[in-house]
Amino acid sequence: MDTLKSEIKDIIKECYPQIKELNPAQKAVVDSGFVEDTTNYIIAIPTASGKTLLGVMAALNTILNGGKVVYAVPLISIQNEKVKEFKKFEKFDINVGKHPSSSDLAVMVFESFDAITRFSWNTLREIDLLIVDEFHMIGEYSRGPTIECAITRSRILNPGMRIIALSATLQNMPELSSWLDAHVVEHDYRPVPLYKDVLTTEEMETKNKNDVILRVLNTSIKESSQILVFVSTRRFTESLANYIAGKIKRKIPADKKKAFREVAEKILDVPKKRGSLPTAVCLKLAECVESGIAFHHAGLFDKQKEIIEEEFREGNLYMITATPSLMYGVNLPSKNVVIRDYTRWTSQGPQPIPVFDYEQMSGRAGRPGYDTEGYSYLIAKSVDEAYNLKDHYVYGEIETTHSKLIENKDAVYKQIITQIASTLARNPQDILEFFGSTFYGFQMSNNEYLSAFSADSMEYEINQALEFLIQNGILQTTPEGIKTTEFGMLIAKSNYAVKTAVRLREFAKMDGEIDIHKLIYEISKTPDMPMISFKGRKSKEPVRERLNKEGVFIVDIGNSEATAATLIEWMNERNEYEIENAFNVYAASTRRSSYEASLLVKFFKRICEVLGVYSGLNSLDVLSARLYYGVKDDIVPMVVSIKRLGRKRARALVNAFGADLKSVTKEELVKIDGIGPKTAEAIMNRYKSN
Ligand SMILES: Nc1ncnc2c1ncn2[C@@H]1O[C@H](COP(=O)(O)OP(=O)(O)OP(=O)(O)O)[C@@H](O)[C@H]1O
Repeated sequence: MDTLKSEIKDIIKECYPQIKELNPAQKAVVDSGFVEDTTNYIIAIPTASGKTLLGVMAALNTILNGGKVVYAVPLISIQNEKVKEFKKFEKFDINVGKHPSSSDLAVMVFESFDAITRFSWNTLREIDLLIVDEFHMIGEYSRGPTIECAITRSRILNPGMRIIALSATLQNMPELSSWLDAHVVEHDYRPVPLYKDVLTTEEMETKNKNDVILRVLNTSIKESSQILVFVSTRRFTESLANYIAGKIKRKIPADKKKAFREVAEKILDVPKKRGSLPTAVCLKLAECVESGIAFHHAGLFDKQKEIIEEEFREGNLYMITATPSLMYGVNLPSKNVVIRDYTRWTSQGPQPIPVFDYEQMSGRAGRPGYDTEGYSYLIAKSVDEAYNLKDHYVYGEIETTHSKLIENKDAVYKQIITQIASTLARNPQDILEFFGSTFYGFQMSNNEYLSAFSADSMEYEINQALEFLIQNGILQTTPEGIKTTEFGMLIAKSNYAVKTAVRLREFAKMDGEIDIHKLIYEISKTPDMPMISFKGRKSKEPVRERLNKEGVFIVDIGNSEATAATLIEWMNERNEYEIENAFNVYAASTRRSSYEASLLVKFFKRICEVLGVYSGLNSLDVLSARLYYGVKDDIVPMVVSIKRLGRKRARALVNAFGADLKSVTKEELVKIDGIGPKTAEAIMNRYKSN
């Protein structure tokens, strides 16, 4: 750290007291002169080897020179984690926040930074340094095109802005660094050495993979370490956790049993606090946790996922079984990592996971500051399979990082709309130029096999997309060139997929009054709707019957239909427990789905207005509120006008006094369960003002 400016050293010493000296990877990067340099850099060092600190050094250097910094991350969970970590800089008069207009150091998710490159050019031009965390996600299908095009646009609009990319090691780093005009500093240092191996059921004299996991668990329990197991589906996380818990539950020492029971109680407290009985998934999770085993997937309450992560970090759980989604965004290392399933289901059937994903999951092994080494295991059923897995994964090369911009049709549409809406493009040639300066364009033109016809194939894709966008009333040709329609501008300013907007526009154009249940079903079929999914192989008839009752007749019942039925039940004041039992679905994420649905109803209303469809629009405001609060029509005014009253207490009030509380006294109000003096006061004020 000696070569750093004294102010930077002081800030790091004060804000990161646990960091006594730089590790070899950090030294290599700092010795390259990267902090004071003004050129672009890609820093590629393994997970948990201290990339953030390097980003911080460059950020502090820029800020101390009077500059402004954006730190871009892929997920809101990482954004919150980094804001909390960087808030400590405020004691040195450094403003830390989530937007560059009010911060010296703004931590933003990729989508928010992208929005600045689309419409807030003055703000964009004030930014001196952009740090892109998890840069390797540029090869990801969903988030990759967003950050790729945001970087491309920002380099056009603010060429003086420095870019530092913090990345995992990538196979085609030279290609990425030439596109970014960046220096590359790579290092393979890991704070905890990682040993990767393949275990076989034969060798371990066990019948199946789960018994191999049990063996690894028993060893980790003996040495007081932990184990993280990645499987391919939610159902597998539950069945494996159940199996292992059943095997060890009679061997839990008393002190651990007590600790596990406390965690189980916290898990069960979550639905209770939300006015719902624990769902079957909650009960199953609590039962497994009583044996120190937790499963972790998107179908749990968010708070339950946080509890599992925190308690695992505290050492109050032996093992977590998780889907790979845990890989991104949650910093949860463990001495032992087992990747039980190395195939995942795709539309072309089961496919082996990329070596890159294997590396990301393996990289979780070894907790810095606790473990002296980390172990990652694959499991094979035979010596042959073990040999192939070692060859492909343990000693294999990670894949080349390819831009997914053209593969992701919606990204092509969104980027064309953005370029036109932001007046950066007026015709197909301008759009072609923009795509040519993306990483996709760079890869095509620099590929000896593709470059010959790369321009033609890109031109073909862009013309196809333009045709689709004009046909769907999103773009229009005018004498001054191509422009967005009002509908197109609506899409440009939203983060919704084009397919979502087009589907809702088609629905808005249908004749007759808006049928709110049919609208909920349309919304449930859009790519922006967080799905409620069926549990395992259970009957789907209750969902069909529920939709039929509202005049929605469907042949094939899948997760879209389960989502629609769940939303309808939710806005009829059912809770997660009732919904899960009625429809055999993972209902814990109902609140998130209904919140997104309430926003999509508002988006649909704006589409209607833009299309000049005005009949029945005020019913949409009521529908949006019903989805947001989970209430029937009659108590919408009450829950909307009294902050934090919530549906349970509102319903209790209406059941006791009817919808009009004007004449109800405070003494009467406080008799209702959950109504305290402050809430009674708020209710009185609300009705007095009428
Ligand atoms: N030189 C160091 N000495 C001790 N601890 C360090 C050092 N550098 C970073 N750390 C700590 O190690 C932990 C991991 O660091 P950090 O999150 O920056 O790793 P990372 O490479 O960003 O991980 P990821 O790839 O998961 O984002 C943090 O708690 C950080 O404070």
